[in-house]
Amino acid sequence: MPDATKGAMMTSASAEAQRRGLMLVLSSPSGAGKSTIARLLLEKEDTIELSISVTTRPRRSSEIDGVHYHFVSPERFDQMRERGELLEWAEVHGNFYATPRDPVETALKAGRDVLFDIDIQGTFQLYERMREDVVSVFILPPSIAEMKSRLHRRAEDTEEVILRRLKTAVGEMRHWAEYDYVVVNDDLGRAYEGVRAILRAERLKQSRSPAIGGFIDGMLADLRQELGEV
Ligand SMILES: Nc1nc2c(ncn2[C@@H]2O[C@H](COP(=O)(O)OP(=O)(O)O)[C@@H](O)[C@H]2O)c(=O)[nH]1
Ligand SMILES: Nc1ncnc2c1ncn2[C@@H]1O[C@H](COP(=O)(O)OP(=O)(O)O)[C@@H](O)[C@H]1O
Repeated sequence: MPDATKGAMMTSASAEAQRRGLMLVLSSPSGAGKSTIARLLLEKEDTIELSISVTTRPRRSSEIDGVHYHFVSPERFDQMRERGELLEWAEVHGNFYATPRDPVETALKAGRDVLFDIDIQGTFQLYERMREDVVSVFILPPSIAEMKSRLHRRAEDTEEVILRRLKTAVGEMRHWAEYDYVVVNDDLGRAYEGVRAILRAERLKQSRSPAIGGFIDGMLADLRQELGEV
């Protein structure tokens, strides 16, 4: 390998090591497929980890405590909020949800990306506190009829709960333009590839890779040497 190439590759590796992680926020009206896309990303991308929220909602039979959520009592939730342990919190469909602060800050500092499956209220709180770190994606269903049928097919909720989720969707969808990106989840594979492309492009953004300047300076020095200018 020529020395110049080797130098550039080493600088590139150290640029990656110094980069701060980003916060990838996925939001959607219930039933659009956000959790499915999030699951695929976590399976296939090894440099992203899930922010595991705390919630006062009862655990569904398919969920594991500490994996899908940390299920806590309302008293414990209040205590965490009062102690400043939560990065954001919101009441959604009658239950409380929040993002614990410590794991997120640790991951970002170590250069790991963090995936958030949070609602619109939480997204806006993260905008206020950490806008530079956040990349937000709003997932939409191809139609309301399909969204409704997905909620029925998922068979996790009663008719009453489904109706409440559809009502919440009206308020949420009005804010679509405040997200950085919108992805329509018609074909699952295509929607997943769309979100993955956003993640990759955002990782390469100059503003998120502070060491990129050093990397390019190194290449310019090698190039000058190659051309006999030094
Ligand atoms: N603000 C906020 N919203 C959350 C958090 N965790 C989950 N949510 C949102 O709460 C809503 C209900 O979540 P859930 O009860 O798991 O039902 P889902 O509709 O099947 O995802 C979804 O819109 C989630 O994105 C959190 O930590 N903060
Ligand atoms: N592109 C898609 N085509 C068909 N069904 C889908 C698609 N994406 C998700 N689903 C299904 O729709 C249901 C709702 O998806 P889910 O990811 O739980 O939604 P959300 O997290 O947005 O509430 C699930 O049963 C899921 O398997």
